Amino acid sequence: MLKIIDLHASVEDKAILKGIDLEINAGEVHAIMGPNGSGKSTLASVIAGKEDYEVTQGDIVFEEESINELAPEERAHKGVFLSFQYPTEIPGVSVTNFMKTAINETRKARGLGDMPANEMLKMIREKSEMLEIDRKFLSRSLNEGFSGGEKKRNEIFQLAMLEPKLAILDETDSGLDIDALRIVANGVNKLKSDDNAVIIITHYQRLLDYIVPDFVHVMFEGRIVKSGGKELAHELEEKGYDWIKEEVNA
Ligand SMILES: Nc1ncnc2c1ncn2[C@@H]1O[C@H](COP(=O)(O)OP(=O)(O)OP(=O)(O)O)[C@@H](O)[C@H]1O
Repeated sequence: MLKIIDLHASVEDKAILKGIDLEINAGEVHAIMGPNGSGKSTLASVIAGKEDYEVTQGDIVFEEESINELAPEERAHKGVFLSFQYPTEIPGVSVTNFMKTAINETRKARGLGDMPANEMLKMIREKSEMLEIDRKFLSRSLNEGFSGGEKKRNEIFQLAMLEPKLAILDETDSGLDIDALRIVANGVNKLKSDDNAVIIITHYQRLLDYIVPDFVHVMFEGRIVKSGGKELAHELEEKGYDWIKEEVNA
C-alpha cells in the first residue's frame, strides 16, 4: 500500500528526514516512536504532502503510484488521511456539515456526484453510534471550544466517515488523557480492516496496549533506527531511548 524509499526531506533548508525506508501493507498497524525532535511528525506531514516540507531525495509510493508531487488534497482524495490536517477551528460550521462537505469533495475528485442526503444521514447515524458519539456533539461548531477528548472524538469520527486507506494519527503532542486514549484506541480498533492501514505516532506505550501494532519503529535523528514487534514498545518504556542511541553510535 505505502512504500517509502530513501526519503530525505528538509524544512527551511534544514535536513530533517535523512533516509527513511518503510513499507506498509493493507491490514497492518505500524507505530512510530522516538525521542522528541527525531522527525516523527515531519514524516507524517511529508507523507500527507504538507507544503512547508521539501522532499530532497527518495520517493513515496502509494498504491503503486508515486505521490511525491501531489498536493495534499489530491493525496487525501486517494485515501491518505492525516489527523490535524484541517484548520483547528471553523466557527459556524458544524461537525456534521464539515463532514458532508469533506465526503462530497472526495466523491467529486473521484468523478462521483454528491452522496444522497438519506444515505449521508444513515452513514452519520451508523458511524456516530458505532463510536458512541452524542447527537448534540455533531451539531456543534467544528472544534470551537472543543476539549482535547472532543477533538479526538471529532478526529476519529472523520476517520470513520472518510474511510481512508491509510490513516496517519499523530498523537505525540495531543495531551491525551485516559479518556482520549480510549477514544482513539476504540475508534482505531473498530475501523481497522484488512483493506486499510494505520500509522500511529505516539509517545504513549500505553496506547499500544489498546491498539496492538503489528510493527513498531523507532526514529532517531531523521532515520528509522530500529523496527520490531509490539514488544519493542515495552522495551522502550522500560529502558528509554539511550540504549538505542548507543546502538546507533556504536
Ligand atoms: N515547520 C518547521 N519549521 C522549522 N523546523 C521544523 C518544522 N517542522 C519540524 N521542524 C524541526 O524538525 C525537527 C523534527 O521535528 P518533528 O516535529 O518532526 O519531531 P518529532 O519526532 O515529531 O518530535 P516530538 O516527539 O517532539 O513531537 C525538529 O528539530 C523541529 O524543530
